[in-house]
Amino acid sequence: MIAISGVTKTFQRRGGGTHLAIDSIDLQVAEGEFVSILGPSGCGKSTLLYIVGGFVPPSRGSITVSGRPVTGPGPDRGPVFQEFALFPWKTVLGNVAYGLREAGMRKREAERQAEALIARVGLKGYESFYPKELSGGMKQRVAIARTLAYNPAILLMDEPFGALDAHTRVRLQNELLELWERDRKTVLFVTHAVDEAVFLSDRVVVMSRQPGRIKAIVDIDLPRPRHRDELLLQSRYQHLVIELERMIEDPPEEIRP
Ligand SMILES: Nc1ncnc2c1ncn2[C@@H]1O[C@H](COP(=O)(O)OP(=O)(O)OP(=O)(O)O)[C@@H](O)[C@H]1O
Repeated sequence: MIAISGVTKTFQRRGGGTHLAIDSIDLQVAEGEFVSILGPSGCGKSTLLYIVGGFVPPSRGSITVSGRPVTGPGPDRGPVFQEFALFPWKTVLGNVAYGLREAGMRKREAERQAEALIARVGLKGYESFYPKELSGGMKQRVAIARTLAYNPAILLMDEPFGALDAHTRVRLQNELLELWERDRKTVLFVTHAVDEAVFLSDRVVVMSRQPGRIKAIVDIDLPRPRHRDELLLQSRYQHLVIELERMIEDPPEEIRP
């Protein structure tokens, strides 16, 4: 469904010079697949996601989604990025219904659909709250509901749970898996947390740092549906976590002996 071929991104440095952020990325993601991109800070994970989203053009290479070249953002790719904050002046209901109204849906129908989505992300009863009245985890759920409202075939998620406390993070991971198991949307999920990548994904793409290149692609051959408590005890899960941790902990290439 997503085909990334030879994608390279070079940024202009302020004050002159260039910075090679990602180099020659080739990756194919099948319909309904959950793929995580894992790597150290600054390796270009977000850049790759923004390029797939059509928000940033690649310097070289190409992306196609369902065979069509990506030339800009589109309703087939739903971003859940931290930078896309909620509208502070709109309620939870208003935030989730916004895209549906923009797409021309009548107010009552947009609100009915938004209410159903709010319930799906576990926020029933919070429809009339404003973002400032919500916790970080609740805001993130609203952001997910807002994106789901477009019904995109692909979800692009950039460390959606990165800023949350450990407990909320685990809860939202479970909720995301439940949603995914029901809808089987294609998900490209950026994270630097190994356990999160293993728990959620079908495959984990490990990136090296500076410039970001694909170092390895690891199949997460753990059965689904996955239950965290059971998974943590499985030796296969532990093995995968250790294997991936070793891969991302490698020293940067330039200081390798
Ligand atoms: N608009 C830009 N202009 C110049 N350099 C940029 C720009 N965006 C990103 N970079 C650089 O590209 C590299 C990759 O950045 P990116 O945000 O994609 O990394 P990341 O792996 O997502 O990092 P993190 O995990 O810390 O969010 C970094 O060195 C960053 O400084």
